[in-house]
Parts: sequence; structure tokens; C-alpha cells
Amino acid sequence: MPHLKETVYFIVNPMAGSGESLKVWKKAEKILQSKAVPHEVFFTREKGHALRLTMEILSGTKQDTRMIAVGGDGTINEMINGAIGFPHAIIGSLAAGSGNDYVRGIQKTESVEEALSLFQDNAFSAIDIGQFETNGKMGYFVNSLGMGIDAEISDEAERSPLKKWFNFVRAGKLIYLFIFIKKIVTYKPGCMELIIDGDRHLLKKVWFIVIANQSYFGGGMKISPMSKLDDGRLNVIAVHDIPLLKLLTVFITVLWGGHLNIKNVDSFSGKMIKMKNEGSVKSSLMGKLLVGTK
Ligand SMILES: Nc1ncnc2c1ncn2[C@@H]1O[C@H](COP(=O)(O)OP(=O)(O)OP(=O)(O)O)[C@@H](O)[C@H]1O
Repeated sequence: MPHLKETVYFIVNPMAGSGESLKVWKKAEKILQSKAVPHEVFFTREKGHALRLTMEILSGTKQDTRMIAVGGDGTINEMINGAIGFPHAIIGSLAAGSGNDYVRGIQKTESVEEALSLFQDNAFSAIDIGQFETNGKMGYFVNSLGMGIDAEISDEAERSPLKKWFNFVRAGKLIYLFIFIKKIVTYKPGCMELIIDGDRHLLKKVWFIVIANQSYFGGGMKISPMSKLDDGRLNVIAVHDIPLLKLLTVFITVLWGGHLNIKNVDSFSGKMIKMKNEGSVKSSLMGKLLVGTK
């Protein structure tokens, strides 16, 4: 375990939460200075930079190294992908994005003070990490990955110029709801083949399937309340064959996890999951990563 005298590395995404991250960093910096915590800070310049910085820092040492993202789920996701293959990486995040599902579900605190104290108190746990393969691309995740309307919503939210506006009025999460309402009219649910640890499930009219390693997705929706961070399994939630009105109730009840009582919402769990429609995603449990948790 690292000693308090060892440098803590911060990677700040100045664009996360439409600039909110810089305010979060200023607050964190004051706390670090007041407690004389040795630290170094790097500011990301573009997409992919947090991943490269993480690899560079970790390849320069073999000692346990604490690295903290100051950003949202995109930033911590890049850092996790950069930390793969470095067993001395200890990763954490300060909530500074618009969704912040990582800090909500994994670190279990969105407070800057509490998050920093986790790292000072060496409050770390090893959590499961998922690996995925799609269209020849390989990557890693600790939150979730999805196929269907959910993936299209996340993708559009990420690219939407409206995200900045929603963040500006401090309603960052509403971007997902806004795009969902737009998509629900145009989305055509299709058949999906799901193979979980060798068992095949053929699902008709699939609206979305989420493979979750932790409870939250989409900026605070409790998609997978039964997910456990260290149980060595991934959870699968599939919403299919559902009338439109009932689908709307899924998107309301998912806020507290009540959607699992709806007949057309199925849940599974396993270690190796394959999803196939026009594209395909293969996902499996990969190993463990040490992160700060309450
Ligand atoms: N300097 C930069 N300029 C533009 N984009 C950047 C820069 N640095 C990082 N990025 C990209 O910004 C994107 C958004 O960051 P991030 O996901 O952390 O914030 P967010 O979208 O506000 O939060 P959340 O994902 O929790 O909703 C990431 O995909 C990241 O790669």
C-alpha cells in the first residue's frame, strides 16, 4: 500500500461537466495543500489523453500509485483502460462530470472531501473489471455497456451540443431523458441473440440490453441494483417485447430499481456474455482492479 508521503496523481478533464471539473479541482487542490498531500496534476487536452497519461505515469514506476480522475465517466473510463496491465495502479475519481455513475455506484460518495479522504485513508478494494470486444475493437469497463436504444442515447448525448446547455443549467442528467423521448418514436426494436455462459436466449423486439458491473448507468438510473462489485459476475438486463406505454414505466421505475418487477424486463448473470444482432458484442469478466471505495 502506498504511504501518505507518496505523490498522488490527478488527471483533470477541463471539459467535463462543461467546465465544472475546474471548480472541483480548485476545491480539491485547496484541501490537498492544507493537508500537505504531495500531488501532481495533469490537464487533458483531448479525447484519449487521460488514457495515455495514465499509461505513461504507471509505466514509470513499479510502486503502488494512486491516480485520481477529476472528470466524469468518460475520463475515469479512459484511465481504467490505461491502467490495464499495471497491477500497481490504484484508481479513483472526484465527481466532476454530468453523469458520474462511477463515483455514485463504485466509490459511493460524490463529495470531494470524502473521496479525497478515501485515498488518504488507503480505503481501497479490488473490484471486477469487464472486457469487451466489438467489431474487432477490444476495451475494458467497470460501469456498464449496452446495446440498443440505450447505447444510441448515450452515443447521441456524448455528441450533442445540448449537453453543454443542460450542464450549464445544472441539469446534466436530463440530456438522456431528452434524447430518449426523441428516440422512442423512431427506434425499431429488433431480435437479439444472447449467449450467457453457453446458454442461448433469443429475444424478440429488444429495446435495450445492458451488461452491468455496478448498479448505476445513464447518470443515476439504478439499472442493476443486484450488481456486486466483487462477485466475479456481470449482470445482464434485457428489456424486450414491451408495449410503448409500459416501456415508459421502465424508464421511470429504473430511477429506483423498480423496473425489475416488470414482466418484460429480464435479468441474468454470468461471466461470459455474447450479444448479437446486426453487430455483436462479446463481454467477459477480466480480472480485478484496485479502486477507492467507501
Ligand atoms: N481537453 C479536452 N477537450 C475536449 N474533450 C476532452 C478533453 N479532455 C477530455 N475530453 C473528452 O471529454 C469527454 C467527456 O468527459 P467526461 O465523460 O469525463 O465528462 P462528462 O461527459 O461531463 O461526464 P459523464 O460522462 O459522467 O456524463 C471524454 O470522452 C473525454 O475523452
